[in-house]
Amino acid sequence: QEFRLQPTPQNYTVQQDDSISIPRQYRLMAGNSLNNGTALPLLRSLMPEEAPDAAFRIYIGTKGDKVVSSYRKRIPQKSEGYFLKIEKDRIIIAGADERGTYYGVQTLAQLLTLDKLPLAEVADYPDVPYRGVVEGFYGTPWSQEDRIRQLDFYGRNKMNVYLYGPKDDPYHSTPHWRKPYPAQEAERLKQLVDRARDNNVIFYWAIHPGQDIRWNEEDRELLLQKFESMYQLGVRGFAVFFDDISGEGTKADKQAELLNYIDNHFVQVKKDVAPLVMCPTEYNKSWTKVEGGYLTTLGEKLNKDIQIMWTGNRVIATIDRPTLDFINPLIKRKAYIWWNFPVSDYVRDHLLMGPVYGNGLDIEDGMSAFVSNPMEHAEASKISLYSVADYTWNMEKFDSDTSWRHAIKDLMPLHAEYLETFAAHNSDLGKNGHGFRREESIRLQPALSALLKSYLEKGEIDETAYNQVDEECRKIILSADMLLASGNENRPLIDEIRPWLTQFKLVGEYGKTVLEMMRLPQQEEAFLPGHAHAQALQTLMTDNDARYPQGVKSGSGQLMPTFDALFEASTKQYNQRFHTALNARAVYSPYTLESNVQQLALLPTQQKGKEGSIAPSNEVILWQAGGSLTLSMDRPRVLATLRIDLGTKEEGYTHFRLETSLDGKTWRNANLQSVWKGYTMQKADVKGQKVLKIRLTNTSGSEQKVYFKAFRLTEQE
Ligand SMILES: CC(=O)N[C@H]1c2[nH]c(C(=O)Nc3ccccc3)c[n+]2[C@H](CO)[C@@H](O)[C@@H]1O
Repeated sequence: QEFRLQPTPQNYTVQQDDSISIPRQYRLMAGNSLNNGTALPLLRSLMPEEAPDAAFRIYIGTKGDKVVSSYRKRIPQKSEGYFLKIEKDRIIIAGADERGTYYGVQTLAQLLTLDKLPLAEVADYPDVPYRGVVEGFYGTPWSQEDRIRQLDFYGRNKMNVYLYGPKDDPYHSTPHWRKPYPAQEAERLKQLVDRARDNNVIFYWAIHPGQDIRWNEEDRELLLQKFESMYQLGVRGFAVFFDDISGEGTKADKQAELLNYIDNHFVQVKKDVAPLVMCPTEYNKSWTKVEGGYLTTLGEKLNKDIQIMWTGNRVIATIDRPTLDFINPLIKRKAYIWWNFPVSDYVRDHLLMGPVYGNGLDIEDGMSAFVSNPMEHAEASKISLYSVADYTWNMEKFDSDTSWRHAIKDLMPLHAEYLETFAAHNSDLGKNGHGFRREESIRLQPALSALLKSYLEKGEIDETAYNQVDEECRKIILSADMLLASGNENRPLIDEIRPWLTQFKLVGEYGKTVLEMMRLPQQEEAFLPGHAHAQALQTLMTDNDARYPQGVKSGSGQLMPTFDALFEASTKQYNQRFHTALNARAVYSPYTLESNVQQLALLPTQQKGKEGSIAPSNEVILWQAGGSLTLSMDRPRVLATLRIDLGTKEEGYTHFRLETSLDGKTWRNANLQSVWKGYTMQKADVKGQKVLKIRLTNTSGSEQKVYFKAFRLTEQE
């Protein structure tokens, strides 16, 4: 792949037929404005040979510095803008501000990887003011080493913010948000703050107090003391997250009062602290009722420099102009976008390694920030983060696929082709409670479809498609092995994705085995070993990692559904030809879900031993009047327990009717009662009942907003 600057500069011209050797020595002419910054240390780390009498010169400064005054008019008049020019006997790096100068040096760093320096001019600046990452996911927080590597990555990719807010850090959230960090953890955070500064990244520390905050002076002062303790560690950016809470903490006027107090008595007093950021409780459109006044209250009452986060039209959504046209007028400022991608804490058995796409390319003027909430797999997240950096710096020139391919090369240059094969087939999320999906196996889709269509409809093999799929299976197996054996090129990445690489190889072997089966359904003896091997591979793919109940998923969007369908079709052909009863079901689940409630219909069902369940949703379910959910069994089964949790107390369940049926025609009511007092889980009196179907209907006559937290049954032994 050809050389490209990352992120794509706004303006970049090169004299095609000329270049210079990288100067071994140079005389540095630096402006005083850089004395306490990070641009000069970075330059010196790249070009260590300063020599006062050297002929070659480097002029570096910001627009007020005399050393670059003759280039002042070339500096883009934009925050973090810079002008970089490489001439035969000099290099000029002139920034609109210190961070802009630093970015000019980062661009020079990329050019220095070439054999010779091009005679180039770069006039560059970012589209979106704040660009970066919010470590805001549920699950295992990143390690110290993860975060150090991330901060260096942000510096190289011109991302300027990192918000620390891992949901499972007890000192970020309930129960210990009021307490200072223990000394060892405080020291680690200080190291991160220092590393962030080295990379010209604003380190925001976020607090998540809403689940148990009391709106009184004591908690307000405890929160400020916590912020002060973080300030003493060097933190110069602060955020308050009110997402995913219930009860008292959700009140907009109280939230606004607290945040304004923090702004007036802490942020404005300190003078060297970035604008305060908050995540509202109603942080996406599907959860907000404008007439309820929550967002307008924040928009009217919050100090104007306080930033308000927004995830889009849903919890997980791409961002476009209508998204911003909805929220910005309500909050009376440009939204600070919290983009929930590539976060995978709600589909932890999947990796999201595909391209960043779907966000508007014309919305740079409608947001104050765009920060990505990543996976708990820090290195694997870099594929998306590289493209988020590219997208937010220069939206107009963003090309999703080009950026994705370069992101992969940046992550593993020596194994890029193998990592690209892996990433191409590990991008979709599978069915999930947010209904958010991604394209997968894009280049192979036509061959997969042609192969399946020809075989299912005519019992014939489309040889061209067959050979393409067979060749891809070979590449899959090879890529998995090459990446597993890739040594130290990017060991942290391989350590993160190893379960999926192992699974990926099995997917490739399964595909080859099924392809061979397709040739044999007319050969009575020869078919059987292939069928047995395919079943063995199915077993290995289902139960492959204790951390994931149904095993990690790979190729779940296109490859596995196609291979499973071909397995079933060839086995059915064999059974018909030889009057046998070989198992033709590739993916066996005794439970199927049907629902006319749009957010429920997508939920997957799961079986583990005697327990059956519908996966919980991460969304607030808008359950329309008369809407119902039906769980059907493959045969009548005797129930031991049935537990349901809609996140509502007793009275909420009076809006619903629970029924069971043995034939799908006649139904009988089942009563619900609390499992534990004060909790929202309910149990049904179905013990010993033989049922074929279970149905839950909203009989209240109006829409009900509920949380679909659990729907679990167990069968009698
Ligand atoms: C602002 C935000 O997205 N907050 C959290 C969040 N919240 C949700 C919800 O769906 N929350 C929810 C759903 C139903 C009922 C209450 C809360 C998803 N996410 C993200 C993705 O899982 C998660 O990483 C994040 O920490």
